[in-house]
Amino acid sequence: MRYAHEVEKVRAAERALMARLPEGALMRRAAAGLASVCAGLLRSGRAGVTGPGDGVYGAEVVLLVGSGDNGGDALYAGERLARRGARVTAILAGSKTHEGGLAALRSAGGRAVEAGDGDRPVRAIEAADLIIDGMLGIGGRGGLREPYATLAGHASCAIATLVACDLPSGVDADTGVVSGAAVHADVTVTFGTYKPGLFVDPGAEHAGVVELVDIGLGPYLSDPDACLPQAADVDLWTPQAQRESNKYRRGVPGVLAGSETFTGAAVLSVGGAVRGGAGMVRFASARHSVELVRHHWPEAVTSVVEDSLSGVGRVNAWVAGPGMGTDERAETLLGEVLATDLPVLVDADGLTVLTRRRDLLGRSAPTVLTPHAGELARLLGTDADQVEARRLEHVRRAAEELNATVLLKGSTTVIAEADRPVRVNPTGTPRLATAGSGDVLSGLIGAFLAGGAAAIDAAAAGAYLHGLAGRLAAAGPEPGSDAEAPISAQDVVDALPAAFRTLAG
Ligand SMILES: NC(=O)C1=CN([C@@H]2O[C@H](COP(=O)(O)OP(=O)(O)OC[C@H]3O[C@@H](n4cnc5c(N)ncnc54)[C@H](OP(=O)(O)O)[C@@H]3O)[C@@H](O)[C@H]2O)[C@@H](O)CC1
Ligand SMILES: Nc1ncnc2c1ncn2[C@@H]1O[C@H](COP(=O)(O)OP(=O)(O)O)[C@@H](O)[C@H]1O
Ligand SMILES: [K+]
Repeated sequence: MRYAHEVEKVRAAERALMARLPEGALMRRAAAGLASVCAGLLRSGRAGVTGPGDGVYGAEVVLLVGSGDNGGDALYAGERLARRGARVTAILAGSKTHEGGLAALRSAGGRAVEAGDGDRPVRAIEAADLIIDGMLGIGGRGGLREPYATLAGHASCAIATLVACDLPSGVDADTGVVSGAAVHADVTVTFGTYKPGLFVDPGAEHAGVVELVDIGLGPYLSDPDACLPQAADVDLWTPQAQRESNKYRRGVPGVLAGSETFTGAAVLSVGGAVRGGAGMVRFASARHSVELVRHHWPEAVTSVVEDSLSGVGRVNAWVAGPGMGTDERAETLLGEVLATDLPVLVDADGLTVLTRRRDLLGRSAPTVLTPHAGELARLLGTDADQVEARRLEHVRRAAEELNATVLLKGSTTVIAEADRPVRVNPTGTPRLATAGSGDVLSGLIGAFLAGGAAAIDAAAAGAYLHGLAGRLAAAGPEPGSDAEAPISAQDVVDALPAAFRTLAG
């Protein structure tokens, strides 16, 4: 797991640690880590001069320097690279400049130009092998002001490798929100702990590859605000088939989905549950959906239901909602499911029903809601643009207000439960934005709930494997190829076994 802390907690930890260290020691640690990553990039030939030598000697390095300590870090890192023979130019963009850092750079042979000094800054950026963005770090607020915005644009278009110091300038550290121009980095070197904005789009997408430099903050940091699960975590959360397993012990999800009119969602949701490792899947729906599910998934045990689930048989968890309609019948059946003391996942039409029947969520068993931005907006009485713009804030609010584990789908899937750090899904691809792929996710999480996983673990594992399956389906079987193809929701179902197999590796 990777853990992230909001700015306030980083500042508190920094104060506690600084009280024990000589003046400037923390900045020098950060700068040393930053310089070391940059030297590695230059050495590997990913940036700058190739051929004999260490890649640093003779490399053109440009520093974009803001008025705060982020600029200080960049200047001290520039000093280190200059001492190893790099030609370092600092572009001073702030209303003031970190004096110690600038003096150190100059003493190592580096030079400085003002951001407003004609076309010199642009020429330096165009000639650079590597650029360090030291304009704004955790002190950044709102959209980038000038000249930062223009410099961010030039640097992001340059051929040089662009390394962000702590955070890409223009990305909000706590939320990942970008308002206007922002640095689009290849690599971000972040200090002490990850920041939530590096996990969540659009911030995550601006950060590129993120490297964490340990500066000793660890013991002083309080609880994390967000975390990014890794394969090993997902492997722990997914129920394993044991030697003594049988189909009932592995967990039986019940899927209440589809209707006379809508059948596809039911087939896909059952597909997610079957491929998610359920011992057996029970499926309850209207006759037409039942016929189709039997045809596609003969493994499922099906029941035609009208207005009661009494004949369905025992299940360990329910998935309710995809394609089930929003009429009175749907409301009655959803009410019956939520009245049980079993874990229940509600998706799609089920969420629409909940917008008028919030009272159904007054239960003590685990509930998982899997809305996209539009569905969450309706549940919270706001609009989808607001949710999209501030995903972390809204998913946290939903978890508090709706008494549920809430998984908000979209460009970065985020999962919240009251009093816990938000889990951010690191896998996924925009190619998953295809009709029915959300239905697959609902069945997959339902299989994990039925297998006994805690609600937040089931949701995080489901999002991870679903995202990975989407990527694998889009990439196809050619190893190492960057080529991708559009995918259907059924392709995601079919790629789930391959996604599970990566967990063991
Ligand atoms: N914490 C730690 O553990 C460690 C922290 N370290 C480093 O310190 C960094 C934080 O430094 P920091 O506090 O000086 O803030 P920083 O990001 O440089 O910017 C502040 C300046 O930006 C300005 N400004 C704000 N918004 C703006 C905008 N939109 N557009 C334009 N300008 C804007 C604002 O000006 P104002 O609005 O006040 O006029 C203010 O003057 C941190 O990210 C890390 O790199 C490491 O050295 C060691 C360990
Ligand atoms: N831009 C995107 N990047 C990555 N994943 C996305 C993006 N847009 C949507 N998704 C994913 O695609 C799936 C779509 O689900 P959903 O909105 O419920 O559609 P449907 O109801 O048609 O299945 C979700 O898993 C969501 O996270
Ligand atoms: K920065």
